[in-house]
Amino acid sequence: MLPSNVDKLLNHQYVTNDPLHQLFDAVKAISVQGYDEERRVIYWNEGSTSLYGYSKQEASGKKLEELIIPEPMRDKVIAAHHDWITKGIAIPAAELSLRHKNGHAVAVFSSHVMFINQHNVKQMYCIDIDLTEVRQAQAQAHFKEQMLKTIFEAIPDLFFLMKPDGTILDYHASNKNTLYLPEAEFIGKRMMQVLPTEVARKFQRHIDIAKSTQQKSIISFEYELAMPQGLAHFEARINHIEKYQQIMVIIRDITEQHKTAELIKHQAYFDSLTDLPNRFLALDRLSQILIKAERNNAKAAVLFLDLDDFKKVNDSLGHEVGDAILVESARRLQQVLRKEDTVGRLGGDEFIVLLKDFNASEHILAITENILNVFRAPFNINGRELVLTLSIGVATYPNNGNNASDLLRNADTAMYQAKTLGRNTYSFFTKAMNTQMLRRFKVEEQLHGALEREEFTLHYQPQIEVKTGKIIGAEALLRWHNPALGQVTPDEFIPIAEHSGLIVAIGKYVFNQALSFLKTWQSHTEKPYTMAINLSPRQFRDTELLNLLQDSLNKLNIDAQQIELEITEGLLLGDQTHIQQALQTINDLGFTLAMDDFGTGYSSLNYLRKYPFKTLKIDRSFIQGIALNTSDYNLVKATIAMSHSLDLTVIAEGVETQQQLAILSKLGCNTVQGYYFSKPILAAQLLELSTQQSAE
Ligand SMILES: Nc1nc2c(ncn2[C@@H]2O[C@H](COP(=O)(O)O[C@H]3[C@@H](O)[C@H](n4cnc5c(=O)[nH]c(N)nc54)O[C@@H]3COP(=O)(O)O)[C@@H](O)[C@H]2O)c(=O)[nH]1
Repeated sequence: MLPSNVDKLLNHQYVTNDPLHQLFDAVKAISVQGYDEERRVIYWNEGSTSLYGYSKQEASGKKLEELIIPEPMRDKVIAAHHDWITKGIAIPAAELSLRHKNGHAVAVFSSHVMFINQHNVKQMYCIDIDLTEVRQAQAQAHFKEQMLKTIFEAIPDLFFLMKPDGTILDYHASNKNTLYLPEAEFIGKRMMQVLPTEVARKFQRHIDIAKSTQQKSIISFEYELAMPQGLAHFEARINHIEKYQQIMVIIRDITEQHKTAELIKHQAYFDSLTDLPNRFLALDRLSQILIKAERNNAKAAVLFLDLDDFKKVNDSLGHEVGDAILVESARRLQQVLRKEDTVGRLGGDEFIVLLKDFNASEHILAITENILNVFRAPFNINGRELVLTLSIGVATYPNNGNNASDLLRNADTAMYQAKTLGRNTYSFFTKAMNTQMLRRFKVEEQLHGALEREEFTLHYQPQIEVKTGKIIGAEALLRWHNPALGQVTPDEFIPIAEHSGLIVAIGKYVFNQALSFLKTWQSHTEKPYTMAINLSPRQFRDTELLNLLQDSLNKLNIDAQQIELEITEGLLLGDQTHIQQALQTINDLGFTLAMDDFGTGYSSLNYLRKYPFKTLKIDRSFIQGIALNTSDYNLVKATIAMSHSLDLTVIAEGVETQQQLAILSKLGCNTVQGYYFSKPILAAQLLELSTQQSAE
């Protein structure tokens, strides 16, 4: 049942707009409310119920301000309505925040009309459109705008909005310094007007592709621009915003990535120490040169360069000095060559030079001579003057090979030949060298596993005391018989074993064998014989060497003084600390240190003074000459006198004649060894020989 006053109001004499009400009743999405002069509800359609929550019955007769006007607005609304009724001042349409039955705010766009009915009574109609969704959409749009703004500010990329013809409409740049031009100069302009022609063309080409492509994929490309801070590299990504016929271009500064990529590429192709092309690039260039040479019927040459004694310098003076020498060598090589020639570093102390378009071998000769010449000047490293020469091997196209690897191998072979010719020289590849190189490969191949196959034996050469003519010791000398190669001399296989590192294991074998024979020899004869053993420089790089020496002593109970360790001067070059320490430890353990081959190297008295040597061994090349020429005689005489003044025992090797022995005896030489007494012999033979001698 409706309350009687409501019923009365709904049938009120004011309600005369029936046709209009029928229309409003049909419109459910819009709220239409009618009010009398006292602002009491006289009409309330379904749209009002759904917008404000009051049913028609609940609303009818209630005052506008009691229903949907929030408290703070009430007086204003009442006053405005009053003004309209009394003074005819219309209430303008406005966006308002009104109130739902539940109390929550309702956003509406409210329009108002005033009717005067046939009874001359004023009726106000309010037509309210729900703005909730509009507000939500606005809030959403605002949020998205803020989000985009934040993203644009956070991303260093540039965003350009363009027309398909390349006219720049808008942009976003978090850092305006990244812009090629100030904003005023490009907005509204076409790219052709603001960018360098080449770059603008590139843009337009890719925009056209983006427009024409069926797929929605992003088109990207790279370009570069001269910026005030230098050449910059960019990546542009183009996206076609089809619906709006616009193009979005996102530009990223990739200068740093570009630099990194360039650096990585450089590191892959260039040597990090000297900045020369590395092996990979140099061989690639050689292949290119050969392709062209074949096409043009031209010649080419490969020069294989290796610094003489670099390993010694590196090991003795340290890697910093070695590096400085390599850098300076690279500089000198570049300085002496033409721009069109390539110089590269193959690794270690090996360099390569590629020559093209030359007419005659004289041209190569001139270049090799220039290279050797430029190395004559001493290297000044950390205030120290060092003379370093090099050996050069030459192989030419087409005579010595028609591909990069053959030419490189043959130039390497020729370089080895230059080394054997005495270093600091060059050598052109010949077929005979090839044979030598093949032999070297074969020897190295067979050396691997020779120990395990028990192909080595030790021979011992007796050492004789000059004063008594009696055997006082022996030198252990290695012999190698290989089934494929036959007898191979130590002069041939020791350097190869050194080079390949196999000498470490072989040296251990020699040491163990020699010591165990010495033990047998001493116990059979009950004589304090000594044993001389050769130690090569590579063995000193083996951290196990000192342990090996110590363990052998402990195991065999031999007096260390009876073991003479022979080293050559090369080991001492440069006063390397770890060599110094090793020699000192060897001395502290009680071993006798002997300087071998004295006279053939630097013959430095300083080394004799500085290191704990007890014996000096004069090289056999001088002994051969003592009876023949005064210079050898004088040298041997001076060496013996000097050694004695330093308290060193002198041993002369390679004594082959009675005359040589007599001279050495006269000069006061302490010990001799040589074919005059005995060739190196097997252990059993030495045992027999010494037993015989003791019996005499
Ligand atoms: N690191 C090691 N080096 C070794 C070892 N065994 C040998 N070698 C070194 O090889 C080089 C050549 O040695 P080899 O062919 O054995 O020659 C030695 C003697 O046979 C030879 N000799 C001795 N007396 C005479 C002679 O009267 N005439 C003559 N023409 N030759 C003679 O001299 C070599 C002695 O060499 P060394 O005293 O060491 O200088 C040689 O350099 C050996 O050191 C090894 O186990 N480890």
